[in-house]
Amino acid sequence: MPGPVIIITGTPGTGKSTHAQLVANDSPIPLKNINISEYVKENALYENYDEEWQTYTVDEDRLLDNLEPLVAQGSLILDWHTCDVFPERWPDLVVVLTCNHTKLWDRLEKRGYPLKKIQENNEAEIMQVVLEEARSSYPAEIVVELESETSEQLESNVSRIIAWINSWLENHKNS
Ligand SMILES: Nc1ncnc2c1ncn2[C@@H]1O[C@H](COP(=O)(O)OP(=O)(O)O)[C@@H](O)[C@H]1O
Repeated sequence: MPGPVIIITGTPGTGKSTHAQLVANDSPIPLKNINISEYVKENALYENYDEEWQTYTVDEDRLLDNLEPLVAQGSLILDWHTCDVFPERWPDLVVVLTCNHTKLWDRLEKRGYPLKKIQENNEAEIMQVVLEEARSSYPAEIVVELESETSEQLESNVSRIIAWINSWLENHKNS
């Protein structure tokens, strides 16, 4: 039986990749962990590279076509800073990570982002852009907001997601 499809989303720097890796490591079943930014680069699923913003313009149609067979197989984590491009039928759980914007600023500065990119992400986090996106794209019962500011929160978030996976498997064991 295929396992669930989990989207982990949030503004860049909120901790998606860190969470996704730990969830994949601790999961009771093997989960394929796809960092969409890396996947886009590796498979050249972009239209161009924007020098000014230091970001790829993703070819969303090709991205979705590429992901569709993987999603059909299930047992998947999709890690990306946006989520509303993914069809409503895809995820079983959408985790939105959030972080205090001052802390986020420090994380993005350490990452060497250009100032305007830090500012843009900082404002997006304050305005809860990704959270709103998730809430308007998926049923409320599958969207969960988790704060990701401390290592204790990281640990408890991962435990919660693992508990959710166990419960999902229990509920789907005959399907
Ligand atoms: N809950 C947390 N507590 C402490 N540090 C964190 C937490 N979540 C992420 N970090 C740190 O913040 C940085 C960005 O995390 P990362 O997982 O790369 O974010 P994203 O994938 O969302 O861009 C990393 O240095 C990571 O170790």
